[in-house]
Formats: sequence, C-alpha cells, structure tokens
Amino acid sequence: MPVAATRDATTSTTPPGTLIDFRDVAMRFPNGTVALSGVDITVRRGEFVTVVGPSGCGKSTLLRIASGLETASDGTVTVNTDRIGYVFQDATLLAWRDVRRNVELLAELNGMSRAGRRQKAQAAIELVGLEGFEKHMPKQLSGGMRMRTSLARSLTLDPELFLFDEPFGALDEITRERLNDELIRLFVEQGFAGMFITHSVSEAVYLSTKVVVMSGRPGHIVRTIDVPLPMPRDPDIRYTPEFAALVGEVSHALREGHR
Ligand SMILES: Nc1ncnc2c1ncn2[C@@H]1O[C@H](COP(=O)(O)OP(=O)(O)OP(=O)(O)O)[C@@H](O)[C@H]1O
Repeated sequence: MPVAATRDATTSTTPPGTLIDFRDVAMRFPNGTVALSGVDITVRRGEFVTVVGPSGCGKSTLLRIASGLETASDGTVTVNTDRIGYVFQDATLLAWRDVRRNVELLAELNGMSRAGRRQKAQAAIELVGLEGFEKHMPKQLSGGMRMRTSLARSLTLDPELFLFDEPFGALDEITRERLNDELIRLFVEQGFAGMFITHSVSEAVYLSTKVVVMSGRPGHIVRTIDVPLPMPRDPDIRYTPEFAALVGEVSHALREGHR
C-alpha cells in the first residue's frame, strides 16, 4: 500500500498519478551554500523525467531530498509511494558477496524469506541479462555488469519510482547506449516512473518523456522540455532530425541557464 510521505509541515495535495512532487523547493546548507532555489518538478506514473544542468547546480541534492537523505530547507516534497529504487554512479556492491547475494541484499534487509528473495533475485538477474554470472564476484565484472547488478538489486523491490544519479556516467559510449536501451525496455515492461540525472544531453533526450533543464548554482529550472518520441525508442532515432532538434533545444536552454 503506497504511503504519502510529505516531507514538510505543510499538507500538500497532488494530482492523481503523482509519485513525487517538488514545490518551490530550496536548499541552503548549514555552511551557507544555496544549492537549489524555487524548484518545481513533478514525476507521474508513466513518466521518465531527466534533470540536466551544470556541475554543482544541485541535481544530486534533489535526489538526496527525494530519497529522504536530506531535508529541503524550504518548499514541499510530496512522495506518494514507499517503493523507491535507487541507482547511483557507483554501483556500491559488497565485494565479498557474489552477484546473486548482492542482488538479494535489499530483499534480505526487508525481511523477505530466503526462498522468496532467491526467486526475486533470479527474476531480476534475468531482467537485466546477467544469467550465468550469478556466482561472479564484483571484481570479476565489467563496469556495465556492475551497474546491471545494482539495477537488479533495486528491481527486487518492484519500485514504482526509480531514482538514478548519473548511473552510466563512467561507462564507455557503447555500453552506455546499450544500457540506455535496456533501461527503456525495463521502464516500458516494469511500469516504474523514473527520475534520472545526467550530464549528457543526448542521453537525456533519448531516455526521457520530459527533460528538466537547470541553471548554475543556485539551481533553478530554466525550461522543461517534453520529448514526444514514441516508447520504446528505436536506437536509430538518435540520427533523426526530430531527435537533433530536441537535443538542440535542451542545449540552448543549458546555455541560457549558464550565463
Ligand atoms: N552537505 C553539503 N554541505 C554544503 N554544501 C553542499 C553539501 N552537499 C552539496 N553541497 C554543495 O551544493 C552544491 C550542489 O551539489 P550537488 O552535488 O547537488 O550538485 P550536482 O548538480 O549534482 O553536481 P555534479 O553535476 O557535479 O554531480 C555544490 O556546490 C556542492 O558543493
């Protein structure tokens, strides 16, 4: 049963289908750094929302607020689900556990039975294409495989909302494009909504139903651009004029916010 966790004293009502809603969110750290100012972002069921912006504009802070690791100093954050998955730039695998036992970790921490988590982990391992690697240790995996393991670990919780903090930033271009395709397939098949952070404009356009462009610090929203391309995406869509026009639009907005 989803819960509404309004991370603010104010009670907020959000339209049906809203999984997370940031309203006029600001973040001032105790040392005086203002990372965010007046940020409004809504992620609804069926949406994949990517946030792009210059380094230090507060993108990771937004996800930390979404996950409850930080509390916004102003504004309202409404979270209408308790099934949230996280994937960060570092796969954060336990070096002494093999792939299967890493994937089982969250289910184990949530108290799922041994048989239940074994079954969940196996299904997630198959979803991310890691069958045959269950007994591999993290140090035997490529960067892409480590990310797949991290993704599988969160999939065991059947997330309704998935938060991604630049998960593919450290991967080579080919692996990154392949994982983008697999992520879209999972988004379509599993039906979670996504909030994704990246520095790559083409990755943002390729993955998203909506791209939010932020300014330099303190980060505020410069523009929100809808991506009306069909899902799942055909990899060759990257070479179409429609795709190029959207990339141009996002890049323009980024430059505008960087002045
Ligand atoms: N706990 C903290 N205390 C003080 N300042 C912080 C804290 N956490 C982050 N900051 C500052 O807030 C700003 C936003 O940081 P954040 O990591 O959210 O940016 P970002 O947009 O994700 O950056 P990047 O793209 O480089 O990862 C930065 O200037 C950072 O130094």
